[in-house]
Amino acid sequence: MTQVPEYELEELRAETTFGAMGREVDKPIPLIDCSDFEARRAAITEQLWQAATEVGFFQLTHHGIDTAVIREAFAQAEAFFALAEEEKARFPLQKGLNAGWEFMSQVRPSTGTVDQKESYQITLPHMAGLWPNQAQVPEFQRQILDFEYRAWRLGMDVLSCFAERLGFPRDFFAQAHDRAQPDYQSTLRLLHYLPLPEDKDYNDGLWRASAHTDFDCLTMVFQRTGQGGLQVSPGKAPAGAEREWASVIPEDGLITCNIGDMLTRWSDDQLKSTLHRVRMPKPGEYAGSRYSMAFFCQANKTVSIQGPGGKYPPITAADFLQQRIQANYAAMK
Ligand SMILES: O=C(O)CCC(=O)C(=O)O
Ligand SMILES: [Fe+2]
Repeated sequence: MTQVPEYELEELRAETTFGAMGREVDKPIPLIDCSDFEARRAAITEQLWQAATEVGFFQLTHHGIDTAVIREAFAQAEAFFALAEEEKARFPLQKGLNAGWEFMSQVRPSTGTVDQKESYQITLPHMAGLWPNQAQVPEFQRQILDFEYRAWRLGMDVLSCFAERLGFPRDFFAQAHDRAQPDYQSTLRLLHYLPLPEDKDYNDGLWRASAHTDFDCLTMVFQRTGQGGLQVSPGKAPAGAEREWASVIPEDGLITCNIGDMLTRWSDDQLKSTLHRVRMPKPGEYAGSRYSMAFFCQANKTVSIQGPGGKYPPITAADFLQQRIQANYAAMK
């Protein structure tokens, strides 16, 4: 694979200016009801399109993934992160493959500080030797694989609406994210933001996840009621102006979705990849562990990305992501 210099893409250069605290505002993000998906496809497509072209973030309700299933996956994630450090260290993150466990290793260009978190990533073709066994975390592999499939299925339904609106066949993105191929690179990431002693102000340059855009097509974030911190900042701020940040209300049954850079490019910039972050708790707020799960729909490596209007030259998904990953992981443990 060709090596590209860090920060080559324009949006990466811009990202280095977004790390400041900014101003917190109250602004709800669009809520989209997905019940009777096939029967209501046209109406849902319109709502998705509007949310994705204007805000870049939206929450799904009645999306078909049972709250009980989501809670079971969270329980598995908690059990995994509760393993001793030496045990988790047997499943080290495979750099560039988004598979395995990392602890406090992700440095984002926006702040240059390490995200206060650990994560475990599942990318199907690269999991050999990276699953905890039945004795370590009973039923982990079975349940997490099942969850990965359900998240993929729903992600492909959402993307099918964008495909049709862009003038592609309905299954265009499902083909581009084919789970059966060896170059599949969609990723389920289990996240654990570390607990903090209460009543201390941590907002002095540290972040649970500092400001970034995602580099995939579509991200679906599962959050737990009461475990907040995710904030979004839609739109472009004039150079030097303070950015506005709106908090996303976490709820077990809602799935928070956002467009990533890959779909922005694939849509000739019509769909917006929006800046977001996870801030530290403020004094008096819940400061215990925060768990979340994110499913990143990333087109298979060999797929060529080009928008319907041909605004940009084609680039393979592998080359596109390579540039992003190099800029986001400074040093691996
Ligand atoms: O944990 C969250 O709520 C968001 C995580 C996130 O933005 C990411 O991993 O890209
Ligand atoms: Fe993100």
